[in-house]
Amino acid sequence: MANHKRVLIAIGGNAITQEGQVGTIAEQMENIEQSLSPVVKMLTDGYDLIITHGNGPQVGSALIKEETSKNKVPAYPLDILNAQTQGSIGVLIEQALKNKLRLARSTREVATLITQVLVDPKDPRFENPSKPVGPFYTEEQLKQLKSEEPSARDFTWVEDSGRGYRRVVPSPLPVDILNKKAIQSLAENHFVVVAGGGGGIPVVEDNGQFIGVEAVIDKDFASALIAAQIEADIFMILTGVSRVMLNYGKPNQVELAEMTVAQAKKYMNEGQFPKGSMGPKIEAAISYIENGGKQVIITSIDKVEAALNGETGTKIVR
Ligand SMILES: Nc1ncnc2c1ncn2[C@@H]1O[C@H](COP(=O)(O)OP(=O)(O)O)[C@@H](O)[C@H]1O
Ligand SMILES: NC(=O)OP(=O)(O)O
Repeated sequence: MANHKRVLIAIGGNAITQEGQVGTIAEQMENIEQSLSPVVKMLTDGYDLIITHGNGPQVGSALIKEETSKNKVPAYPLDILNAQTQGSIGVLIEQALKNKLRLARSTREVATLITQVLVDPKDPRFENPSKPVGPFYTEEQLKQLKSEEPSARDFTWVEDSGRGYRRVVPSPLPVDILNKKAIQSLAENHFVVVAGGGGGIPVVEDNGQFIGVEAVIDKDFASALIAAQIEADIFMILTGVSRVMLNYGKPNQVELAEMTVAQAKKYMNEGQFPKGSMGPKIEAAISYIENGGKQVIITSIDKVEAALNGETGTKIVR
C-alpha cells in the first residue's frame, strides 16, 4: 500500500568499504547488496526514498592512485575524484537496487544524480583539514608509509575514533544543493533517487561561474541540507550502532530512544559525541530540524524497519 512518505537515508562510506577490507568492487557490492535489503522493503511498502552515501574510504583510495601514477598520467583534482566516487558507488547502489526490485516484482525506477554542492570559499574549514579519508593505518604502518612515501609526510593525519590513523582533507560546510530541484522532482515522481554521494562535489561561485574546489564535504551535513531543502518527512542516518548512547563504550553507557534538539545540544556540550564519529551526525540532525525538518532517526542499516516502527533507533525531534 503506497504511503508516499518521503525519507532520506544516509549510508556511511565505512559501511560500503568496511574496516579490515581493502575496498575491491566485489567487497563494496556485497556490502551494498546486504545493506539494501531492508531498503527494498521500504520501497515495496510505498515510501519515497532518497539515498545519499559517504565516500571517505573510496575517495581516499582514489587519491592514493592519483599520487602513485602522477608521473605516468595527469592527476585529477579532488572535486573530480568526488565525482568519480559518486559514479562508482552510485552505479553499484543502482544495480543492486534494480536487481532486488526486479526480484520483488516492483516497477519502481532508480535514478542516480551527479550532485554539486555550493560551499563558501572563505569557510575556515579549508585551512583546517578535518575529513578522514582512505585506509586506517596503525602507528607502525604510518611510520613506515612516511619513510617510503615522502608526500605522506606533508599530509595531515588524525587518529580516527580509536580505529587507527587516517589522512584528513579540507571539509567545508555545504551552503546550497545545486541540484535540489532535480532531486525533489524525481522524488515527487516516485523515482528512487541516489544523490549527494560523498557529500556532493564541492563548488564555489566565482564571477558568476561555478568551479570545483578540492575538498570532501561531510555526507551527514550535505544529507541534512538535502533533506531540509526537498522537505523530507524523515532523515535517517544509518551507521554502525542501532542507537545513540550516553557514556558510549563505558560500563555505564545507556541507549537513547529519543532526544530533543535542546537535549542533543546539551549532551554535545558535555562531550558525549566525538568529533570524528557521532558528533557530525548529531550536528547534522540538529541543523536539519532547525532548517524546518521534522524527524531524524539514527540507527544501523539492519534495524531500518524496526526503527521506523519505533522499536529501536534514536529519534531526534524539535
Ligand atoms: N555516543 C555515541 N553513541 C553511539 N555511537 C557512538 C557514540 N560515540 C561514538 N560512537 C561511534 O561512532 C560510530 C559512527 O561514526 P562513523 O563510524 O564515523 O560513521 P559512518 O557510519 O558515517 O562511517 C558508531 O558506530 C560508534 O562506534
Ligand atoms: N563524504 C563523507 O562524509 O564520507 P564518509 O561517510 O565515508 O565519511
